Amino acid sequence: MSAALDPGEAVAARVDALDWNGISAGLDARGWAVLPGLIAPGECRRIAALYDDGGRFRSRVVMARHGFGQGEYQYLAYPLPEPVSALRDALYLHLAPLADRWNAAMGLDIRYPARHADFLARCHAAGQVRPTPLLLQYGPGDHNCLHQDLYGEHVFPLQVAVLLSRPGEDFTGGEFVLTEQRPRMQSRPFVVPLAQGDAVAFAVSQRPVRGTRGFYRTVMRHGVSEVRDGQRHTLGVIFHDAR
Ligand SMILES: O=C(O)CCC(=O)C(=O)O
Ligand SMILES: [Fe+2]
Repeated sequence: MSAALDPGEAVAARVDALDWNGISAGLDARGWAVLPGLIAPGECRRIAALYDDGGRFRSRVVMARHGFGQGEYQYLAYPLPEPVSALRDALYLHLAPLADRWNAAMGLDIRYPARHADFLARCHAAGQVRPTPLLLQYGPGDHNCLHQDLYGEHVFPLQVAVLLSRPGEDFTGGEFVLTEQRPRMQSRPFVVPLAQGDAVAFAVSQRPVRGTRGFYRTVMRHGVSEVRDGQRHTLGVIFHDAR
């Protein structure tokens, strides 16, 4: 067995110490923001090593079989590893007010409870009971096609991905990318600069953009460009559960 994972409190403290005003401003401006140094290097290695611990997961997806790209991922099973569970709860606490604000700006009625457990109860009551946090593993030639992580009627509009490997050392290529489709305009691409342990928070499927006459909605998708060499691991944190 690998070394013990960090306790949840340590992870939650790192989340709480982030500059949430700056992160919210970034999310409002472009639909994504980097959360720098969210996970320490040793913890990144320990979380990535969970990939080979089959007992932690509820299912494995080989992306090429579904036309999702090339590479694979596994959905964690409940109970989630402590740092992942703590990360999900702590991130949600800071993102829920933003999610409410975004929904109000987009003219959507749905609002989010302050605590993640209460939002999960809403998902579970609607039959969305399967956990969505996942670990992804990419080797040379692997990539993740542009997509949206929607798993049922209940959607939390933001999600987070943590880069567990070292760009330039563990792997090359493999950039986290986003596209934003604006009404009657061409799509805008983003490449998100991430170091090991950095996370990116981003819009799951749509976000409000301030126009000259109030807000309009744009459609966002995310993916990963081809990994040229080495191995790349990420942890995906999605706040709604799946049907
Ligand atoms: O591997 C990545 O960086 C992207 C992972 C992803 O698609 C997700 O976390 O939803
Ligand atoms: Fe995704």
